[in-house]
Amino acid sequence: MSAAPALALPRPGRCVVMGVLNVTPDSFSDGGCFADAGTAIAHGLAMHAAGADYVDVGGESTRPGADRVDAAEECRRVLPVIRELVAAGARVSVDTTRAEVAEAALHAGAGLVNDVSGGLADQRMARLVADAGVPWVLMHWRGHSREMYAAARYGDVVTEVCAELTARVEDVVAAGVAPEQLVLDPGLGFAKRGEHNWRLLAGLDRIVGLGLPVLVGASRKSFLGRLLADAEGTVRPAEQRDAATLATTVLAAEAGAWGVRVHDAAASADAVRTVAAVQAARREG
Ligand SMILES: Nc1nc2ncc(COP(=O)(O)O)nc2c(=O)[nH]1
Repeated sequence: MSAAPALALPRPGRCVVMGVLNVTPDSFSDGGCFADAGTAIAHGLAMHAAGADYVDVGGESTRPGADRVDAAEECRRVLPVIRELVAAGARVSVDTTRAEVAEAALHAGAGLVNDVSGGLADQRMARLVADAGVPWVLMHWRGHSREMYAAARYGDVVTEVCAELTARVEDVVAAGVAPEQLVLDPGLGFAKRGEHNWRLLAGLDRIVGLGLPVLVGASRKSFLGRLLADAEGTVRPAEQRDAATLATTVLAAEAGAWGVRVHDAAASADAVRTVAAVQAARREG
C-alpha cells in the first residue's frame, strides 16, 4: 500500500468526541440496533451532525464471550458504512484488530485505526499503520473476549496498565510507527474487573502523564451499570447509563484526555465544549 499522507490527529483545543457505531448483531450495548448498513449510516450521520469529531465504525463485537467473525464478514459490515459516511463529510475511524480490515477501511476513507488489541492481535498492523501514516489507538488488552476475564489480575492496575502501554509504544515505534501517530487507551472493561475500571478513571492523570494523547471508552459499560443497580440489585440497563457516561466524559476532559469514545455523542459534544470553556476561563484567570 502506498504511504497515504500522514493524517494528523485533530486537536481542536478541547476533548475530542468519538461516536460509537457498531455494525454488529451482538455488541453489548447496542447489538443489532445498527446491523444493517442503511440504519448504521443514518446513525453515523446523526452523530456527525450532533458534533462527533469521529464516527468509530466497528464490525466485530468485542464484548466478553462474543463469537469472532472472519475478516470478510467484518469488511462486509463496515466498508459500505465507512464509504457513505466519508462521502458525507464525516471523519471516520475503524474499530478493528485485523490489519486486512484496517487496510480496506483506510482505502475506503477511514482516517484512524482504533485497535482494541494495541497491535497484539495482528502482527501486520504496525507495518500497515507505519506505511499509512495514520493515527492508531493502542488500547490496553490482554486477550480476546473469551479469555479476557481470566487475565484481569493486577497488583496495581494503573501502574501495570501504564507499563504495558509503554511497552506497546516501544514495540510499535521500533516497527516504524511514528510516536505522533499514537493514541493510548486504558481499555476500560477489557481484562478489568469493576474496581480496576474505577482505579483507572481515578488515575487518568498518570496515563495522560505518559505524554501521548489518551482516549477513554467508558460509555455504557457494565461497571457503570453495576454502580447504578437498583435496590434489588438489578444492574442498570446499558441504554440508561448515558448520564453516568457523561460524568466520565467530564472527568476525562478535565484530566486532559485527548478524546472520549461514547454512544451518546451529542451529550458528550456539549459536555466537552463546556469543560473547555471553564478551562479557558481558568487560564485567563
Ligand atoms: N479504543 C477503544 N475502542 C473500543 N471499542 C469497543 C469497546 C467496547 O464497547 P462497545 O461494545 O460499546 O463498542 N470499547 C472500546 C474502548 O474502550 N476503547
